[in-house]
Amino acid sequence: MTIRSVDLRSDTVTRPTDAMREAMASAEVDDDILGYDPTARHLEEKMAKMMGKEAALFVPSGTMGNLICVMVHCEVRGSEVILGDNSHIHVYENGGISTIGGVHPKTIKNEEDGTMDLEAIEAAVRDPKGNTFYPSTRLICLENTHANSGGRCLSAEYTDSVGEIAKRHGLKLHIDGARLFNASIALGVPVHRLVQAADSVSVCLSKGLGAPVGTVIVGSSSFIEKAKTLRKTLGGGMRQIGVLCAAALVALQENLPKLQFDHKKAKLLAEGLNQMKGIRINVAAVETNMIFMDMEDGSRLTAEKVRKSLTDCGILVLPGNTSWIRMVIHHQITTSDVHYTLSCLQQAVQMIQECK
Ligand SMILES: Cc1ncc(COP(=O)(O)O)c(C=O)c1O
Ligand SMILES: C[C@@H](O)[C@H](N)C(=O)O
Repeated sequence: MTIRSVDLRSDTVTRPTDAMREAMASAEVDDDILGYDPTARHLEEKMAKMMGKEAALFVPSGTMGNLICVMVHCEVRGSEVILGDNSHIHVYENGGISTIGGVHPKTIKNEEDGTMDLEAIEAAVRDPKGNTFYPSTRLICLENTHANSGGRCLSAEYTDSVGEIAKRHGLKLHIDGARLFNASIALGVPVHRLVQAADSVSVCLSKGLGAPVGTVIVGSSSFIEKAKTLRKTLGGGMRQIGVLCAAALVALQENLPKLQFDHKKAKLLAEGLNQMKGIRINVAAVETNMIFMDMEDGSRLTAEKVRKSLTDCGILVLPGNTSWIRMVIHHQITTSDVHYTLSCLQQAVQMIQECK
């Protein structure tokens, strides 16, 4: 008997749709290192236009997109970047900006909503006169939506305020926009407005949009020229990438309109979890496609026990640590999958709590 499969580990787990596979098979391609792959060019021009920036570049991953952007902005030795202590760049990218980029991180506490306190950001900017001892601040990084805060959205106004701090101090602003489209749909604000203050943005095609591979970075033409060279240096230059970009173009067409339904399903799941004894959840904080559920102290529930029980039902989730679990909705999760997950969770919670 085949168990139903519901993969809530991340929005990076989607499989290419038939339309994506057909587009990949028939993609017009060329060598993107010796010249330009035409399909990649088409995607890059489309993304630059959507983001309101001069140019764009396809890169293999969000991690490489962030690394390239930080390294281009911080090309002078002794550079420092101000970023969140719970940001993806700082937590999940193997310290690449330092180990590969030679850039010093200056972390500021991420607030629950994914922002960083504006005064703390400004206070963290190094005094240019003090550089005998200190690194030189060159860049501020934001993340929208903010993954480790549960997919919370940064407003355009907040981003503009950070942009003003950057301008005041002659700094650049990069946005890790892995899930920028989720923020745009949730806020009802066009992506180009959300990133208006940014000098560079990294946008993942392989998350909620459901493309199998890829990220696009956007910025000024001169910035992207430097980024293209660095992509090659890092081994990210690829040949007939039109095969991948064709899928991304389909993803933009097919799945961008579906993000709103991912958010609705996430809310439905959160509201159902909120009814369960022993589980704590902040339903209001579920703004996009992510749900963080906490096991209440004294509830006998642990993330591992719940994860194991869900796995037995064919439901895959990622424990954050011993006491919370992350679940991420994507376009291949149906409303029926959400109801199935709630029913399995209810049984799991009851069984664990009744277990002597
Ligand atoms: C906020 C954020 N930024 C960047 C990345 C990195 O993307 P990739 O996994 O494609 O390297 C991720 C996760 O995948 C992410 O959640
Ligand atoms: C784990 C992290 O790298 C990935 N971006 C995710 O959110 O699933």
